[in-house]
Amino acid sequence: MPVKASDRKFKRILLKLSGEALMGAEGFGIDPKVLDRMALEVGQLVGIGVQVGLVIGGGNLFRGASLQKAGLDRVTGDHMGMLATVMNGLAMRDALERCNIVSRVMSAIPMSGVVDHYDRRKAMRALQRGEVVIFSAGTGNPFFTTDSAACLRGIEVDAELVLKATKVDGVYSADPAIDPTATKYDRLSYDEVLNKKLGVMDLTAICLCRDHNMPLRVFEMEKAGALLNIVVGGDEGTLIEEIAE
Ligand SMILES: Nc1ncnc2c1ncn2[C@@H]1O[C@H](COP(=O)(O)OP(=O)(O)O)[C@@H](O)[C@H]1O
Ligand SMILES: O=c1ccn([C@@H]2O[C@H](COP(=O)(O)OP(=O)(O)O)[C@@H](O)[C@H]2O)c(=O)[nH]1
Repeated sequence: MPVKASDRKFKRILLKLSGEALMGAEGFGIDPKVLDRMALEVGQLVGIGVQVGLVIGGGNLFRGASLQKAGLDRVTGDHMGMLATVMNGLAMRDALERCNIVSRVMSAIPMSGVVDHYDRRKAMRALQRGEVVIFSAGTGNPFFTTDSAACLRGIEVDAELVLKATKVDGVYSADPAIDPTATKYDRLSYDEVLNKKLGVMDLTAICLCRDHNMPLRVFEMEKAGALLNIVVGGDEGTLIEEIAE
């Protein structure tokens, strides 16, 4: 049965897409097939009236920490990483527009003539109109990640849920890419993630969500239909939220 607007459990979400996932089977760059599939999935949400904010990583192009290992200055590397997220944002806007989904890119770093400068009130009004808002350039500051940017923007624009779409299907007791015996959690408190140092998301992002009581769901980006299932209340991946003692 087709999903209807009345099935919707969330009105406004912030979706974080990892940059690495955008490169698909390639070792670098952007795979247009992945972009198109994500655009279609986002379009399904828009179709049932969900307001969608997007944060896209830059790991498919540049990461400050890796550039530092290669000999670059860390802050310069982080600036390059943030610019990479703007490029991914432009590519995603293009894919959304090809699906007739109205969208705009905002950047935490002013880039006149290319994208809008981030303005919370303008972003909120665009979301209310049903436009997909792509928040790029992370937080605008070095030493942060786009996971933190996603949580920050999610809290700022009053999203009801932050969704992290990633390569794994949830949060595990250890990195499942390294430890095949790791077991998956369905639900975790912020403090459990912090105390057990579960590495799926950086701890700054988790702290921010904990301090502002923002629920977070980690799910598998490649699983078709997972995103739509989540916004109608489905139980995909792992939910991180406040759990009463
Ligand atoms: N406890 C854990 N549970 C799940 N994934 C974990 C855990 N610890 C580390 N990871 C790793 O975190 C990665 C997900 O983070 P993500 O930000 O999407 O990737 P990246 O940092 O490469 O952009 C997964 O690929 C997984 O291997
Ligand atoms: O607020 C931010 C967000 C990102 N970055 C830089 O941009 C890179 C790409 O972002 P991220 O690693 O979070 O991308 P993802 O892992 O999601 O692809 C990071 O490595 C950092 O170098 C930054 O300096 N500040």
